Amino acid sequence: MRSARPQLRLELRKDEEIAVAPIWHSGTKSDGTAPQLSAARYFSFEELKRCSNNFSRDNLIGVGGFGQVYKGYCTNGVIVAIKRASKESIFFRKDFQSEIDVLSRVHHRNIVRFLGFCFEQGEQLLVYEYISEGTLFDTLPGKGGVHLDWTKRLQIALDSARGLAYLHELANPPIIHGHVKSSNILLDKNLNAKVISFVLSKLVFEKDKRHVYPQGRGIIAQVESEHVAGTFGYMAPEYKEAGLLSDKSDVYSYGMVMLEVITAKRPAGLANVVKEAIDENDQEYYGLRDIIDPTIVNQVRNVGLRKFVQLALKCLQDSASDRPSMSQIMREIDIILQNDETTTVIIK
Ligand SMILES: Nc1ncnc2c1ncn2[C@@H]1O[C@H](COP(=O)(O)OP(=O)(O)OP(=O)(O)O)[C@@H](O)[C@H]1O
Repeated sequence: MRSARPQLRLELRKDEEIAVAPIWHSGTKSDGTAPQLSAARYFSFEELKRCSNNFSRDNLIGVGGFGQVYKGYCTNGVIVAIKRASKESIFFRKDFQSEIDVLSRVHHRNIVRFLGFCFEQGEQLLVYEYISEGTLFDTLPGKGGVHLDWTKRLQIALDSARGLAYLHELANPPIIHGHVKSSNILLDKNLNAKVISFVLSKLVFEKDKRHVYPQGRGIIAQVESEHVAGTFGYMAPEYKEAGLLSDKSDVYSYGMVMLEVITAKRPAGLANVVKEAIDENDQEYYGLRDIIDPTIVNQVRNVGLRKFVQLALKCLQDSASDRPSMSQIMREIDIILQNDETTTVIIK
């Protein structure tokens, strides 16, 4: 049976903030608990149990802040990643329904596709397309035998920037990822990058958080101190210190990913190491010869390298307002990539 289509309601509030909220219809399931939303499918708990071999250890592919992630084989041959919320997690939500609503409206080729959900028997589960080649974090040091050359790294950086720019500037409502890091960027079989894990982190529309997104000034959310959580090395100073989360705090974390892309080093302390090593007079390596990942050191092109590092450091500025927007970053990386490809062709 086709599920009922949600009707969209457009509310214009006093502060000019626009929110589009679907009206949920009671489910077609016999227990009447499952809301239906056209873009996302409802999976029964039994079905997810079956396709993950009863959430077996063999199917476990990861553990995150939300809970455990299992690989699942659907009867129609589709392979999925099933995120099963742990009840102790702060991400186990009362407002699960409204978050699914947002998730099901996010469609971008650089964001992992959300396929559906389940909440039944006290469980909360989210189902995504399965991305086969693992995380950027694991791939950069060469784990799993995949070598990422410099051009591929630029493409991955561009893909991830596109995904994040979409969340910030095109998704409705705008979404702050809140947890940008190289382990939240997955690579598919063609090594295209897809961003994961923004869900249930810090969606700006959450009622219990103050939020404003004035025109032209980006989006910002205040997170209560007990909910400030992140990975060391990636957290913007204003988020770490004051719980202020914004599109620009995502930009900060992204800048750190850019430095990882070039060095294949872990983020803690990396920005200072790079800043101290920079040598403006070194036309070739910008002073970074010993810091660049040795597997790409012969591939990086001087101008591209310099511009890429400068862009990363702009993202990592202490003052959020001095950081570029994700779409500016996207454009700059695109130019670096195009110039890099032109140079490569000439050299060949
Ligand atoms: N769609 C997916 N396809 C393949 N593997 C996935 C998928 N989603 C998650 N994973 C794997 O599961 C791991 C944990 O994912 P998850 O998004 O829950 O955690 P996280 O990013 O570490 O944590 P957090 O929720 O704190 O951001 C990932 O690092 C990845 O290895």
